[in-house]
Amino acid sequence: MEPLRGEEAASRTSARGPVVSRAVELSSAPPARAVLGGAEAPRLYWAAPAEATVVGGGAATTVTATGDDRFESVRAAADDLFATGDVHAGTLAARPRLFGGFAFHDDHAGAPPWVGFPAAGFVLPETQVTYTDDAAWLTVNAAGPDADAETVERRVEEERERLADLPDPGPIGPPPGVTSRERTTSREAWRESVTAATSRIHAGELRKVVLAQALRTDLDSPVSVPDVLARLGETYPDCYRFLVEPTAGDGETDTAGGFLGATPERLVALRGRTVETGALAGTTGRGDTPEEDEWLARELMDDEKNRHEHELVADAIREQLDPFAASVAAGERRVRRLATVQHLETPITAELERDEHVLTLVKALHPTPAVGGLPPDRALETIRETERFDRGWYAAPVGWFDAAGYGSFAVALRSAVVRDATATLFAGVGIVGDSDPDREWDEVDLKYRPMLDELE
Ligand SMILES: C=C(O[C@@H]1C=C(C(=O)O)C=C[C@H]1O)C(=O)O
Repeated sequence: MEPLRGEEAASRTSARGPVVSRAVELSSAPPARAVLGGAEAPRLYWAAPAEATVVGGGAATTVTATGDDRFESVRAAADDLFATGDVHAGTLAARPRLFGGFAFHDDHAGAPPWVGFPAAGFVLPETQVTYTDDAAWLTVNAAGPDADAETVERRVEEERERLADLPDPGPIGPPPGVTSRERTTSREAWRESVTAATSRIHAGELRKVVLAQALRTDLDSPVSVPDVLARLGETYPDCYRFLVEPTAGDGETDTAGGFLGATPERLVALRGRTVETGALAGTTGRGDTPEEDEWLARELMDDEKNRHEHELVADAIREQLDPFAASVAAGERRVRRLATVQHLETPITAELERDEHVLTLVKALHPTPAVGGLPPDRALETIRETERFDRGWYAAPVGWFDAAGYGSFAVALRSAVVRDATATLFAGVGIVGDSDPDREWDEVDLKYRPMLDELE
């Protein structure tokens, strides 16, 4: 992907079709960690609850866009790309898909560590290995006027052989170790920001705002991304685990670094006219014993502040879906227990009135008040005035979509940008009227844990 800067006029690169794509079922499933380890840049990884896992390598083509219309621009470019095609997938899961994401803010500047990350960037992988419940598939994609079926079919055979001969990656290595760390926000500055936000809330200017921090770390050695993702899969099997690696420049294989994480939060999934989303907001820790865990979970369910924080999110999501939906249904509020935290969660489903592209829903929902706030414009203004670092793609939509406009997007939380022997982690908390700065500080620390545990 080209490095696009915020100051450039809104633009898009129109990836050129046609797409030529062939898929074959593999006789045995190569370990995802080995496939990722041997993949060409830009690499990608996507593993989500009740979805096929995908490992990608190389870029058959990329789609990038800037500005507040970046969602529509990506969709238009993808529609052009997929308009003509010669696609033989064999199964739904092995169809060619565009993987990538968006910057949180409309005016994404791409400040470090986000240099090379466009405001919107998607990759059609050259090779895509898809793991369904009972099979593994290899898809090879090519795009552009020179793409031809014969070459793609030859590449399928070459890749099939390469995958069959992949070396055993051996045991997962230990985390690299952290040599230094630097928070973007001091405790003093945090207290001031949270107090300023709660004052605005009491004054009636704001109802909720999500404030975040970044943590820059130097490591003993570069991160092994395949190892990190493998371990995150063991610790957070119910979370969305992702890796995206925008390339630093056209035709270059060097990437701008990798953005990866294990987020519990689904933004939206669309298949046919069925939409799945949910509210995830309100947080407490884990106990040392099952009894303590239960006690914390009950306290979270009953706590006035957390319930209020959560209900604002659930109500807003229902309202944001309403214009598109023939029906919207919210499930029972429940506690979602993860290895490091517990959250309040309300599953929400909808049936659409007419066919929609998943990116239309992504635009309508992003940012939910779980990562932005209410009212949305004032919350975003408060975030911009308060935060002293670039959110980049943190807390923004990351995921995939296909030619039919079906897709799945998560909210990129519990995440970090890694490059060489550095990692920058991000975490935020919802601030409402009775938020206490020190408790919120501790919650930020809890939300660093999934990534920090992989580094130190
Ligand atoms: C903003 C983050 O998490 C979000 C905020 C939550 C909260 O304030 O309780 C809970 C889950 C997420 O919606 C993060 O992990 O960085």
